[in-house]
Amino acid sequence: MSKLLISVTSAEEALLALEGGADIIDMKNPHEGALGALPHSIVRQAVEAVDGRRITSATTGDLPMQPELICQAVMQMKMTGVDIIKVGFFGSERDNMACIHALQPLIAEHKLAMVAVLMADIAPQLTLLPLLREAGFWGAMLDTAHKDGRSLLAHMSEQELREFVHLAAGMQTGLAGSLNIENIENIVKMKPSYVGVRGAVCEGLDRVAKLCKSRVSALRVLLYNYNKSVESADLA
Ligand SMILES: O=C[C@H](O)COP(=O)(O)O
Repeated sequence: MSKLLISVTSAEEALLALEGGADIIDMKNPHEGALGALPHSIVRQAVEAVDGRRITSATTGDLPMQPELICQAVMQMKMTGVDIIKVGFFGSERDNMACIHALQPLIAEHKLAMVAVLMADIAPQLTLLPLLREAGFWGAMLDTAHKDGRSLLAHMSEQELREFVHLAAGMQTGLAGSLNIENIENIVKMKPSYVGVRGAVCEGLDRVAKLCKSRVSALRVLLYNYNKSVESADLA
């Protein structure tokens, strides 16, 4: 059963996402790039508004892959009380690995639930997946860095997405990247732990516009039906 992650920009949107049926409420600033971070005060307000009724997550921003910087951003985000902290891996394999190694002891010591975000449109390094699992990451997800209208499926084939889900086994897997109601059925067939969406649930399908509760509810229903179809196909 794939769950629904909805990215929100405020406490107000967090409540709309919750009422619309999101399973994971993800705090992100779409004006600041694919993984734009929201101010800590806003993340804290949203976490308080959700009040434990759903899992919350937040991104640390499109940061350079410098271990000290990444660790500092993670620890600062932890202070907001958010459940899951997402870090984008935008660097070279060497820099990304250095950040994973730096985060490993923090994850263990502070019991952090962390998600690594790999970018489907800038050569995602699937070789990082075993390292992320060993380092204790809660999850790994794919998203797109360039929000140019092309979806995740324009950058990776269904076979590559299945491989990602397979290689990330043991962690929660997420698939995102300009997904819409037309391509979400194919995404659910990959059986990720969750599907992540922003643009498709905003007014005018514009990811920087306001979140629309009725679009979240409609997507929730679609996802439920697609999950049922996948389950039935598995049983057949
Ligand atoms: O984490 C999920 C993202 O916020 C997806 O955003 P998007 O659907 O606008 O690409």
